[in-house]
Amino acid sequence: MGFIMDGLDAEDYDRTYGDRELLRRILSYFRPKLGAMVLVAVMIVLSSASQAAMPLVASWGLDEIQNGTIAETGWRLTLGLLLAGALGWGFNFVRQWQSSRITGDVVLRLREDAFDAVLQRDLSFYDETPSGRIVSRVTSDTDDFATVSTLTMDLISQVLMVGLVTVLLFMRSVELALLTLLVVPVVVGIALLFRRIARTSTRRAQRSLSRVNANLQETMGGIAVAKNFRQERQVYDEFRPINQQSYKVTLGQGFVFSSIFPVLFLVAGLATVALTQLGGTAVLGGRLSAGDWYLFLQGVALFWFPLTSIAAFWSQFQQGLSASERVFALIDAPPRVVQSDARDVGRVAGRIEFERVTFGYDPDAPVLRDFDLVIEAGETVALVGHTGAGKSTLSKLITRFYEFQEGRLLIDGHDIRTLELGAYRRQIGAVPQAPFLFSGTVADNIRYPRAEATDEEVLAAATAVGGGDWIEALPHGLATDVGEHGRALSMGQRQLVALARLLVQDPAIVVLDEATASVDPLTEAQIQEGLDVVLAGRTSIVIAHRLSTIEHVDRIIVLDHGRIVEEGDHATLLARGGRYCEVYNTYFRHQSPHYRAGTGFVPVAAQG
Ligand SMILES: Nc1ncnc2c1ncn2[C@@H]1O[C@H](COP(=O)(O)OP(=O)(O)OP(=O)(O)O)[C@@H](O)[C@H]1O
Repeated sequence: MGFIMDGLDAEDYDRTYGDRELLRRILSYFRPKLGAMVLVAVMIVLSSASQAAMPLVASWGLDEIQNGTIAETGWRLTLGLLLAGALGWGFNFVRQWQSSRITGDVVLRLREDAFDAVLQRDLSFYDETPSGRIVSRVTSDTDDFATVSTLTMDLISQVLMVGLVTVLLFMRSVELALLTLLVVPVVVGIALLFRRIARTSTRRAQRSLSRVNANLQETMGGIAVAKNFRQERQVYDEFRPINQQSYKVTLGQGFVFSSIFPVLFLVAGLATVALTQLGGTAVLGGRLSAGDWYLFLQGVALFWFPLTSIAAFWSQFQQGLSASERVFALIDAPPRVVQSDARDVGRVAGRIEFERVTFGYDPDAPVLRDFDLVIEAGETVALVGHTGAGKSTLSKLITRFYEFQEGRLLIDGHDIRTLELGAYRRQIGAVPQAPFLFSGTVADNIRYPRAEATDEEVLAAATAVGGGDWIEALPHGLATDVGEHGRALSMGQRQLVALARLLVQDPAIVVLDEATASVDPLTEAQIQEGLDVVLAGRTSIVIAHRLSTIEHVDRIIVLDHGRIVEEGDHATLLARGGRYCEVYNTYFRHQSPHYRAGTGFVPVAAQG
């Protein structure tokens, strides 16, 4: 999971939280689990005590053997061991089970909050943030956060364990206890050294794996192009060294990880040798009982396991904290589109007025400057212009996906910033160039904007578009499965579904980005008929790519570098011989049924 984070550059909305603020946020997720957490704490104390009791009972047994009284107390010894073992197991089970539940519940809530935040973000957020990074925040970062809580509970129990054992050892023999404590700095030193090496090798492994992933993702994304140009061999040759590098780095990581425990065993072994020697001599000299001696030998083992994990714990703890910081930054990212009021103006008529609007994706580089435009209610307007002229930008402002910097945008005379956004957006039907269909049937997709639409309504909408002939061409009619992203349908069919979907929505304003992909003449005619039905009686802004559209709209607006350079209807503008004619010659001329290559140019008058 961590590999997604390594090399992850900070996003615009990332922020650094103060320790107290971060802790407050984290605790706010744990607060509802207070009861369960108290239970876990009690279980931790009890299970640590019963674990520490095991060697204690055993050492007492040894003393009994030494004293020759084992025959009388043997059954108590067995019972004591059994009881300590059973209780330890029981306490541990409750602890693990409860902590898994707490962690699971916290991650569930955190993920829900993160996903909710993702859905609330403006469209600009998605333009600026690669989707993979958003996904990693909602999935792997919340997981890392969970790891912190699990580790914290482990840490507490281990610290308790070490504390209990230390007290026991000192009660038996101060001299040997001090000797046992000598192991501590050695084990901690090795663990810290290991942590550093492990972190470097893990990071390398994660990065190499992310290279493999990136390469695979790109290959899959462009597989059609690669196959078209028969580049499979080259793609494979590019993949091999990347994969081999990952193999080598992962092997190195495996080596580092498998060497730590033998080294720690060696230290523990040496400590045991020293204790055996010194303790054995003490037992023989009568200064120490055999039971105490045994307890010390056990003490070493009980000591160094928790110590190693405590030392290794910190890097994961830090990782988890920064993961939680990233998740909170996602949740707290301030919205760009801000409404000053939430007026519900009912169904709008659809008059749109841009009043000296200035807007830039980057405020320092405006795309529109002091832009004025009025679109009357019910009017159909076509936006034309060269690529990058600002056509899509206008539609993004009308749909209120982006916040403009200056001026006013009025809908039926109301400032767009004062409208109740949900109610307003429901009245806008936006159709992108390549309509997106969700997995499911054609009917499901038509019903998408209004789940309660009846089968009859869905059928009526589908039939109204292009006379409904296209439904018969589908293998199972409206019940046809559209496949992932609508891949089982042709481009033309997807557009027809999108138009029928619009009819079910019944918006007051339609913002349509016409598809540039050419379809067969029959589908083209069906789409044109469908458009006539869908746009009738609504304010429509069409980013036009088809000749039949610009011939029929009420008004054509020619945009150039964010400015209106000409407007009027098709015939008037053609006759004028201005900027529209340039655009016409470039994009529309060849769509005429009478077109022959190199013909059909409209004369353009010299520009002043
Ligand atoms: N998300 C974005 N972030 C930054 N700049 C953008 C973004 N979208 C568009 N632009 C820039 O804004 C300007 C206008 O783009 P816009 O998409 O409105 O043009 P367009 O007329 O719709 O072009 P096309 O016909 O190619 O879609 C261009 O210079 C473009 O590079």
